[in-house]
Amino acid sequence: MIQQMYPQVFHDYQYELNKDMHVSAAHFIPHEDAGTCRNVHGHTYFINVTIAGDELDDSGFLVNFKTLKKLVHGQFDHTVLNDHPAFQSGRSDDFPTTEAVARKICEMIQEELDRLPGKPVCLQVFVRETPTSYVVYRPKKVKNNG
Ligand SMILES: Nc1nc2c(c(=O)[nH]1)N=C([C@H](O)[C@H](O)COP(=O)(O)OP(=O)(O)OP(=O)(O)O)CN2
Ligand SMILES: [Zn+2]
Repeated sequence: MIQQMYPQVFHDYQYELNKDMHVSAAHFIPHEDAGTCRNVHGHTYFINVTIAGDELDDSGFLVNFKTLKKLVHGQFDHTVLNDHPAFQSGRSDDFPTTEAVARKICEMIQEELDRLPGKPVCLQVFVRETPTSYVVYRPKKVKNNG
């Protein structure tokens, strides 16, 4: 069981769901400034995603916990992150850093949530790469000019 305190996101939604996952994966950062992280090495990433919304689906779910696990664990566990198309643009903000891993997870999840009738939103993705290093990613709010 993963037990960890996560930073809180303030919002007005009625429901907030959190899913913890862990992913074992290898990566390297292809830049000279990354030092030893330029070499392929592995981590067990501890990931927490925060989803919120006001409407539940016909099952009474905001989004099925299993859908979230399949999306994240299913794609990245026991892989080399650099091999994943999401990290192959060659741009530095797409190198598989903790920052980019958190952002990509948020974007992938939001793409899935956009297909749901209740339109839940991914508010926060927490990624712990090592016992002493983690990143929290929160997408900017989409401005509604309508
Ligand atoms: N801002 C970032 N800095 C670093 C990243 C990153 O993704 N974003 N990644 C790395 C390495 O990949 C490394 O795996 C993690 O580095 P670090 O926290 O320094 O790991 P240590 O276990 O050596 O940490 P100690 O606290 O010194 O034991 C590097 N930087
Ligand atoms: Zn690393």
